[in-house]
Amino acid sequence: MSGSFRCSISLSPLHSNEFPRIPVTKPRIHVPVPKPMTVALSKVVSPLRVAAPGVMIDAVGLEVDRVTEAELKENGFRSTRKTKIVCTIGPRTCEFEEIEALAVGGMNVARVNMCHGTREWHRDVIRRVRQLNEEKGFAVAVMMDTEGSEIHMDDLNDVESTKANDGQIWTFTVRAVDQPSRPERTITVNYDGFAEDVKVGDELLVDGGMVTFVVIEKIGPDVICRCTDPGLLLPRANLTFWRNGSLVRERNAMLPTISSKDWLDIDFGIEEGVDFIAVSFVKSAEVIKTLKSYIIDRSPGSQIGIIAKIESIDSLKNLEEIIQVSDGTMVARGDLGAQIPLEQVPSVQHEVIQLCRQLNKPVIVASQLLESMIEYPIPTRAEVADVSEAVGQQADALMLSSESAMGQYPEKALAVLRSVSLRIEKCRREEKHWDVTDLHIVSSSKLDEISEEICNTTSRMANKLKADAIFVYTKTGQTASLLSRNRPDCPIFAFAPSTSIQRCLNLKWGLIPFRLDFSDDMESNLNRTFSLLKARAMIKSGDLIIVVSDVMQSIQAIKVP
Ligand SMILES: Nc1ncnc2c1ncn2[C@@H]1O[C@H](COP(=O)(O)OP(=O)(O)O)[C@@H](O)[C@H]1O
Ligand SMILES: C=C(OP(=O)(O)O)C(=O)O
Ligand SMILES: [K+]
Ligand SMILES: [Mg+2]
Repeated sequence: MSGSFRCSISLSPLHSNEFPRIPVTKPRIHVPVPKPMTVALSKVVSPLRVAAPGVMIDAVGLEVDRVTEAELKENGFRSTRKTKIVCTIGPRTCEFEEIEALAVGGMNVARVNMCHGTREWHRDVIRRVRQLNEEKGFAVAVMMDTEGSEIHMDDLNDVESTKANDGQIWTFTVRAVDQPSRPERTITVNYDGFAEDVKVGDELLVDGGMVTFVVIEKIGPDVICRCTDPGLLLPRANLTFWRNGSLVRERNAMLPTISSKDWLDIDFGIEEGVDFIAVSFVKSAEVIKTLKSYIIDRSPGSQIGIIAKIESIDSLKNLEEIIQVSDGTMVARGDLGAQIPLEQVPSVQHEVIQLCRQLNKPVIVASQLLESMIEYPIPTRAEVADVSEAVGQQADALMLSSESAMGQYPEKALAVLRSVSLRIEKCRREEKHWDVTDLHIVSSSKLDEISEEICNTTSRMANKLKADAIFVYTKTGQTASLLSRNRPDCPIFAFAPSTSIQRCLNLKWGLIPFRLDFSDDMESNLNRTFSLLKARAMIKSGDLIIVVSDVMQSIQAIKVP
């Protein structure tokens, strides 16, 4: 990059009835040509011009999630929830009305877990979410979560659970046992090398220790175990084995992160047009890079975001690299807690959240947030404290697993996440935690660096001026993301040209994504947006809005006329 940047700050007069000055040239930020930058500040803007004859200004030109719209009107800008919510869809929530109830309750992303169910089942769910979006005006994104090469039990003939008692002898086998003629207390294991990898004396942990066995004998493909910690065995429960207090990582640790079944599921996800693919048991950045080039190859121009799940002990030494190449990260505390000592899980969560914020990637905190609500209508106090902690750490999103997939109270669990988020976000705003000074520059080019600084400044300005909202016109979502990274006090209205970018932005903290066709003419974009939003009572005269765009590098402060 050569040449220097000229930065002119033009301060419009207080009562100017001119629209803030907008540079006539409208270069896009990625064009590597030095250009003057205008920061136009104006407190008062003239009444909007009437649209040219024949130009339709109605609500159809602007699409926003119906629930967010209602929330904005009800609670006002500042009380709009910033923390996003991912809900796992399972047998308890797979019907259209059930998914709709979750969407109404504030679900931003619907997750399907390819560990369970058939592809047909998942296809129906994904299509129902799409239908809901189209027919009822939601913008719920879909996340497909891969099974990964974890070792797990079979589906227990589809019974909900089975009890293993203290001292009981169970057989774990790699034989394909015919379901009806299966001997009692026999479990099939999905990993062929299982019987060879385990040794007599190893501890076998089901779901990270919900039930524990000790291996007492090996007979060919059968591993005979005695139950030492009794409990409930759930279908397809995860298995880890431990020797002398350490996780055994023999050939089982060499299994590919993306199995052959996962590749078929990924093809399925691409065909169904999911918004995110979450990759289980990521160990290094390589697998994410491979998957990304595979997707670009199969579906050029695809917007699918790749979420790296941090749940393997091996991922911890490569965290920064993994986060850097992914489009987002999930702290998958369930399996993570089965691979590292439980008391280390909170510090990994904290570290991942911090790193993601630095590297400008969204982060989801997942698993057991409200585990007791699978059975009970209210959470434990400890669960509320855990959710509060994740919200206080300003994670982008919280996730429900069993609570929404198969629990008794999916909507109540969602309501708890919503109310705790609102409460903690309010506390943080009141405590004035806000500071961007510790955020590193993430951009690799000078022009991107300028966008980044503009976003940092915008957020600081919005907080200082107590702006009602930040507006961002974003073609790729990048500028919106850089604003979200600053975690400003006011909501960020992100206008994106496609519904797929709109849905992807739905995972990011504080962003209220709209779909809007906008041009390179910022004046007309603003005129149109104000009219459309006012017509829907989503903004009102006198609201202070700070406007940025990736169409051109400028910041404007505008009072809605
Ligand atoms: N598609 C599905 N079909 C049947 N059961 C499911 C499905 N998705 C989720 N579940 C149930 O919900 C539970 C929680 O989901 P999740 O946390 O995603 O999986 P896991 O427990 O395997 O980590 C699962 O253990 C399973 O019992
Ligand atoms: C979210 C997780 O992954 P899954 O539910 O697919 O096991 C987890 O392990 O916490
Ligand atoms: K999974
Ligand atoms: Mg997991």
